[in-house]
Amino acid sequence: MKVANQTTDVNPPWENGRRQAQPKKLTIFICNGKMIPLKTILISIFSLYSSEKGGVMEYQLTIGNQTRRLPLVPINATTAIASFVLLGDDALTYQAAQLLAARLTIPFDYLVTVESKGLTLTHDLSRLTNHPRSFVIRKSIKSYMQQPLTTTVKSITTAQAQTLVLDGADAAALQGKKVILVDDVISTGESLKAAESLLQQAGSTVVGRAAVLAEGAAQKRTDVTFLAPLPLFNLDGTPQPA
Ligand SMILES: Nc1ncnc2[nH]cnc12
Repeated sequence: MKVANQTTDVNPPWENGRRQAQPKKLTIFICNGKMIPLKTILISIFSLYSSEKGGVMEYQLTIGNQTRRLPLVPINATTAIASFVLLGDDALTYQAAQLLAARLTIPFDYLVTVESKGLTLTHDLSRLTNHPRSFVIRKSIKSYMQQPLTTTVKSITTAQAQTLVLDGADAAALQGKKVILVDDVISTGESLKAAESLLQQAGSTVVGRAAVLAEGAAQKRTDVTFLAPLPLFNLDGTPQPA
């Protein structure tokens, strides 16, 4: 959202040659070229947080034998996401890994993930599919890395572009290998695309992509193995069409 905050006169101060009531001041935000009054944004955010029961609006998600209520969280002036945090939720992570393991029937050498929310899922999935190790694409260059490969990416939940880094030693180990990319949620697909470009530079072949959830338009992807679709939401809590 390009946020330009400005104050606009709703009524001209003079009409028909006589003084009108004091002009109303209206604070507006400009988002994708559209003017959105601050009042509209505040009402939308208020309605999002004050459901009939007075609680936060939620989306109920079931993965196998695990059910969770995900809070809806606005990410810009028009859209909210159902916040899905796998880290620390070991029961859901293990259940998702079991279900994904059963669906990854294609042979592969290693699983690769981008830190951080897919880390524990990748660990469980790697163990369940009898792989001795997995690889993690990092979000910053570490001092111990040798000749790291880097690229940049912007995701749905981050304001700034992020750096993705594959340690040179890991790149050497991945050369000529078949890999499956793993993440918690595939959304815009930008971080998947950036990870794939790093793996291509490393000389490995991406033979599959796996995630717990495919969000928004990603629900339509046929190249990703996922367990459930996840809608994006309007600020009033209604789901957006995929
Ligand atoms: N719904 C979501 N919850 C948490 N992280 C996300 N990243 C992209 N979509 C997400």
